[in-house]
Amino acid sequence: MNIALIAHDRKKDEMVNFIIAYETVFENHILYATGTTGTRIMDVTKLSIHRFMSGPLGGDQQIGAMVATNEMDLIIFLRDPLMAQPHEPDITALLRLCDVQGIPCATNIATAEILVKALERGDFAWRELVHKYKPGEL
Ligand SMILES: O=C(CO)COP(=O)(O)O
Repeated sequence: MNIALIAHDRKKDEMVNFIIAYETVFENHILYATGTTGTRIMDVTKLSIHRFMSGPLGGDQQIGAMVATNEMDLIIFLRDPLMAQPHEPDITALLRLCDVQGIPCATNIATAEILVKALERGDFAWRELVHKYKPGEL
C-alpha cells in the first residue's frame, strides 16, 4: 500500500510519536512524505521513506500528482488548523484530489488512528486491485 505522511510544523511531534507507536504496521507498506516530515520520522525509526519536496516548495503537489493518477492509497496529513500556511492553495488542492479519487485522508490524529487500525485489519486490501490498472484505465 502506498501511504503518504505529512505534518505541519506544530504537528510534527505528534506525527513522529504516532509513527513510532505504529511502526510495525507502517513497515509493511511503501511510505512517502513531504521533505521535513519524512526526515523527522526517519531520524527516529527504521522506516525507509521516499521524501518529496518540503510542503511549501511543492511537496503537497507532488503527493497530489500521485493521488490524481490513483497511485496513493492512504494519506495521513496532520494539518495545523490554527496557523495560516503560505502554500494553502496546494493543501486545498491535495485534499480536493483525495475527494475526487475517494482516497482516505486523515487530517487529525483521532482519524489517523482509526485508519491505521483498518489498515492493520486489511480493510484497504481492495486498493491492491487498483494498482493492476494504469492511470486513467479505471
Ligand atoms: O507543509 C507541509 C504540508 O503542507 C509539510 O512540509 P514539510 O514536511 O516539508 O514540513
